[in-house]
Amino acid sequence: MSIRIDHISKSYGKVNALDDISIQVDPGELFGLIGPDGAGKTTLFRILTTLLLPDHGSASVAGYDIIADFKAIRKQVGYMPGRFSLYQDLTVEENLRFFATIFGTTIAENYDLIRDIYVQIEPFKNRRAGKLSGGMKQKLALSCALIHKPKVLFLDEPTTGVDPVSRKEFWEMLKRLQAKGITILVSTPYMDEAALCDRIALIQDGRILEIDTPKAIVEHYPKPIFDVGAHNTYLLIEKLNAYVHKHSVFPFGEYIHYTDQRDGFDPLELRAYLKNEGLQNIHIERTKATIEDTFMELAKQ
Ligand SMILES: Nc1ncnc2c1ncn2[C@@H]1O[C@H](COP(=O)(O)OP(=O)(O)OP(=O)(O)O)[C@@H](O)[C@H]1O
Repeated sequence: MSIRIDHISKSYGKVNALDDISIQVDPGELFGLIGPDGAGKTTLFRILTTLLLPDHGSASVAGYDIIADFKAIRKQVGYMPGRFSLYQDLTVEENLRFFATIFGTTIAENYDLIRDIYVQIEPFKNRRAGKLSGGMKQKLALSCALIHKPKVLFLDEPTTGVDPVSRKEFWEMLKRLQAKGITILVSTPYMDEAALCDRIALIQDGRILEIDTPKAIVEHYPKPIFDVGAHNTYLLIEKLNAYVHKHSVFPFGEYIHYTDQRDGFDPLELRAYLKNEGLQNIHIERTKATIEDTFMELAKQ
């Protein structure tokens, strides 16, 4: 087991940031922690990287206990925190050299591991980190987290605030690192990125809602789900919410995702109701549940 988290809890005063969390991540796995702001993701990363002590429970990373073996863990892991991981006043190259030095290595020694990523920012190696774009900062932070060749990589919301093209490239880089045998635990609030992980844990308010492969998670969605559209989305949401048989209503892209309480739901009935309520250009079509739908459903319970 590369990461073993056993009944970890952590509170800050009255706030239960983590409540009895257990997760096991296999060696070489790309595992996602999916949850909104405040779910407890950063707290869990800080515990696993030995920066914070849990109140209860135990955990190990790469076979080392987070408390007894904290020094060994620090050598084995790479951590890219959500914010403030770079020295804004140092240049790209100085940042990388700094991280290499504190781990007792050099850029040259492990250049192979970061080559793919670093070549994209090397043309700007004399630019201060504070003057880089979001996507470039992210590549530099990842290079810094990798420069000591860690066995396990912790990435806390690495794509937040990064443009869609850079996000896609970033996930391709993660797949390549995974192919090199690095275990990766990555958090994201973006549900579309969850589908790119081998397995995911959906978390909210410090609790795990579900752990499984992204495919299995959407297959567990309990109800038929429908895309509903009409000429006036605002009115449509209002009327769907007022419909006595509705189970859930939530905006999803250009449509509203609708589920009904009844087993024998007939979309024609809903169409008639909406028409009667003054909606035009009504579109109702069966669709597939996404991870976001599953998250919303589990979060309601
Ligand atoms: N040092 C602290 N003191 C008090 N409360 C805290 C502290 N750090 C985190 N919290 C609270 O603990 C809960 C979990 O926070 P955490 O940062 O772990 O979540 P997160 O999922 O990483 O969200 P975010 O993306 O917003 O950081 C939140 O309610 C947060 O307000």
